Amino acid sequence: MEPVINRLVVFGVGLIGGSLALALKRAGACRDVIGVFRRERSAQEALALGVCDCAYTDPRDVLPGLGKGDVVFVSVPTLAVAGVFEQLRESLPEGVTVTDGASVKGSVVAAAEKVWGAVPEFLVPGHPIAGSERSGAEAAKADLYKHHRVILTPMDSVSGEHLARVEAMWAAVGAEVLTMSVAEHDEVLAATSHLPHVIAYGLVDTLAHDSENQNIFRYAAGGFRDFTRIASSDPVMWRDIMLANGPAILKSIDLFTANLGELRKAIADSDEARLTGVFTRAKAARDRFTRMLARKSFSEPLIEEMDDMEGKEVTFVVRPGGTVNGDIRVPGDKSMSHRSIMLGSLAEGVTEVEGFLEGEDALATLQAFRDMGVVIEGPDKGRVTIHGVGMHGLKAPAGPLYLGNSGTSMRLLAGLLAGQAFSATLTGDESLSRRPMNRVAEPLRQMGADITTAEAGRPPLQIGGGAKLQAIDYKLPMASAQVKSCVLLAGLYADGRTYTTEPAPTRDHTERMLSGFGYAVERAGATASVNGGGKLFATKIDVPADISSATFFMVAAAITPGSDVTLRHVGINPTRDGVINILRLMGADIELSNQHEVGGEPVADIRVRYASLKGIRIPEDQVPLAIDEFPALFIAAACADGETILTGAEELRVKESDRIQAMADGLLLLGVDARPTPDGIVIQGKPEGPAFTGGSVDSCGDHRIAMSFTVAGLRAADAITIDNCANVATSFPNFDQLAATVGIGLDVRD
Ligand SMILES: O=C(O)C1=C[C@@H](OP(=O)(O)O)[C@@H](O)[C@H](O)C1
Ligand SMILES: C=C(OP(=O)(O)O)C(=O)O
Repeated sequence: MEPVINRLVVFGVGLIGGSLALALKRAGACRDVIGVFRRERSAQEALALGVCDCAYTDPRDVLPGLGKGDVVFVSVPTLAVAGVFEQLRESLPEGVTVTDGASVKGSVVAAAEKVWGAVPEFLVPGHPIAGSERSGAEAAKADLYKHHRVILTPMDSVSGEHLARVEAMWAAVGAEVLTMSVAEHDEVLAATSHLPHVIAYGLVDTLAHDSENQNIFRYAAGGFRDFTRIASSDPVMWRDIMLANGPAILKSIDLFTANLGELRKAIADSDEARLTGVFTRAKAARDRFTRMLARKSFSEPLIEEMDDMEGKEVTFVVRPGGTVNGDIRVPGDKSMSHRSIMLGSLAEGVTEVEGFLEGEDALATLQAFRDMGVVIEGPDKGRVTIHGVGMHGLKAPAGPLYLGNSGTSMRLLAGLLAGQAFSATLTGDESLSRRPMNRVAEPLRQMGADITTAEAGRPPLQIGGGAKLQAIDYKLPMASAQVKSCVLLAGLYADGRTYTTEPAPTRDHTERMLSGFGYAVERAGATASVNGGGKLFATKIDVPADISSATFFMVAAAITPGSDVTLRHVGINPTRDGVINILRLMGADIELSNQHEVGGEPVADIRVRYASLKGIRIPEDQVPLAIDEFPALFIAAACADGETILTGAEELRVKESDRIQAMADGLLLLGVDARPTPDGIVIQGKPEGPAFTGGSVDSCGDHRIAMSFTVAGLRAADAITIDNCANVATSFPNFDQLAATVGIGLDVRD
């Protein structure tokens, strides 16, 4: 690498300064490293360790010789920074850049103002978020900053040239540079770093001084060791941090003390529910954090950036050919998983769920209810225990409810929240933020709800609390189970009887599950109705495997000669079985066995063997019954003899992506004659040999598009690469493993 700075002068060659020196030298990013020490012995040690090229104990021997392009890095304990600044004021020539590594920025800025009268244009306060409980030059490591964050808190007075130099220096050692205000930095660090140190030091000190606990260290096991590691950090450094960031740390301590007091009370009162609540919420938060750390190895991500960190790139690469054989169970039904959390939370008593889908969409619903104070244990291998709070027991969430990619969560929650005493805001990811919400906002407003959307009816949704809802008789303008469910759920809180009438049958899990929770739902033809003001009673729910996820393997076997696959315990509710009907019309060999009911929902094992398919005109009455299955059905159509025509499916254009366009684009790229129409598509199939060329397609971040093109690989001439596949985890977290199990040659690259 070309040097990005000239000389580096380090005041305080310990872990932080020494590691920067080693890293810059290793990267060839600076010319020389000069160490400035207080004691001759430390200088000799650092030279012997090779951390610096030359060492001085009197800064006046170094500073006057510096010039433009040189950087002074001050990494002495926080409260010693002012002393170093005094020395700099004496003899620092113009053009030299100064930065620091202190954990508190307010005190650094105050020191600069005291010494220079104002923060000088060459000073760029900074803080590398890296370290360890070890200290001193001997602990320095050249890779300490790789993939770590460095926060810079430049003031308005800073010169662009000095700021750019410091940014380039940190980038050269592999760090990610962020900027924020001094106050924000000090508050965030008080909570995420300074408070944990207070607690660790305090705990060890308490135990060490307690004579009854003399033996504690002898018997202390992993938990104690993990928790107190940071109490071995440099005491002087941490004393200074406490003194320098007092007010922000006190705020964090007070918050924690109040929480600890509540925990104490819960233990004193043997308050099982409260303890379970705190521990399950904390475990969920920590597990989420651990997953994020595993994906991107930053050591201390800032809370507000966690969501960005989830936006990782995943690419599927599918080897061409293969056959599909096996006997598998796909994960739980997404629609039912959402509803089990919603109704279980509002029920009286404890609801036990089995087969819950541990995909991100259903987890978003689960988290939203945790955020509204519901104690939910799990999920653990599909088991979830929900401690219902009753129809009026939800609490106002502390902030917006983030629903990720999940349209079902947002639309159903809008209905439920419209009748609550508190206000709430519903937000989602980029895809969800583009999806239409007027379809729920309008009927809810007719009921008297106070709902605001962003422009053109897009999320976020703001739902005002305390509205008095009136029952309505709502004729749905489109076949949508989400809209129907939203209105019915609001109807639970409305005065009178709420009716919904749908233009075509859509999934009826809400109606079935409400009945399962003891809430009377009347159904007459296309109309369903509920009376407001009733109660839900906890129950047991067995969520069957999701037919929408099973679809990918049904299509895979149907299009690939030599295939024979069995899918166990799949929900075959007649409002969801369009995919079976459509594939059978195309000539697929599908056998259902072991048909029975679980918790009011029909299930069966589904066996699919290869049989040659023919193109069909898809009956419009099947469209809502197979709405999520069309991307996969288009793959089947591309392998069928003749033309397949879909009409009446304009709803596909407002899913996680415009599924007509996204599929048509991908099919065309893979050599298929596919013509999108406003409400459907026309596909010419190739029944023999490869039906697809190889190539690279974009899933547009839509899970169902990603999985559909994966299946296409079975009949492709060459490898298919599919970009933007991270969202497969929203509905089918172990898709890649099951695909491999049955014989699909899928490689996942992230
Ligand atoms: O109610 C539900 O659980 C769902 C309804 C459907 O959406 P629409 O109601 O928008 O058709 C479907 O696409 C979605 O995956 C789940
Ligand atoms: C449309 C879907 O889900 P949602 O509307 O809940 O985002 C889907 O899973 O295909």
